[in-house]
Amino acid sequence: MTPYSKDFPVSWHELHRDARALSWRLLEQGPWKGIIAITRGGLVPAAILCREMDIRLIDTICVVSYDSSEEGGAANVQGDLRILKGVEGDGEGYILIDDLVDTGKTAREIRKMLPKAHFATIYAKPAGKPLVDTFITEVSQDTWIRFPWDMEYTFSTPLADRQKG
Ligand SMILES: O=P(O)(O)OC[C@H]1O[C@H](OP(=O)(O)OP(=O)(O)O)[C@H](O)[C@@H]1O
Ligand SMILES: O=c1[nH]c(=O)c2nc[nH]c2[nH]1
Ligand SMILES: [Mg+2]
Repeated sequence: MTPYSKDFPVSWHELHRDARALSWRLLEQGPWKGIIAITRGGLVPAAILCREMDIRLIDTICVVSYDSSEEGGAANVQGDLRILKGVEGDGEGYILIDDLVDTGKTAREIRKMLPKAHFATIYAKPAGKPLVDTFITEVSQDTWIRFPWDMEYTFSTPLADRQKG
């Protein structure tokens, strides 16, 4: 059973608008030394932020959600995350960007690694919201956000026909 009963599709246009709104909010709180994107979801927001905020120093923290049933994979595991590439230092003066916080699992582990970074996301759900310093849009915990890079144009069944099924 999935805990998600609602869909929240986001177009490229909406994502661009929301990422620009986040840039405005973050500009007011600068100056910043650079941006650290949490892969992979943080990469597109990071590209928009660095353009709007005239930031040239972009780094990545590369993570994969860790399945503890995976064989032989104990190296570089922090909580539920496998760290493929970290970042030196405590994050002071840096924006740490991800596309969203949901349960807060990813944010919690990365905040331990970079406790002084300013954690920003475009979208936040209630469980993850307390871990974020700046975000733009809140959606309910039972909503699944659909990002434009995960979607393609396809035929949409008319609502009346869906009811027949
Ligand atoms: O708050 P949480 O419950 O941890 O969920 C949020 C994380 O989940 C998604 O990443 P995902 O692990 O799906 O990987 P991806 O960014 O590589 O697509 C999203 O980009 C966040 O990083
Ligand atoms: O595309 C996504 N949408 C979501 O709502 C979500 N929550 C965790 N990970 C997610 N990925
Ligand atoms: Mg992610």
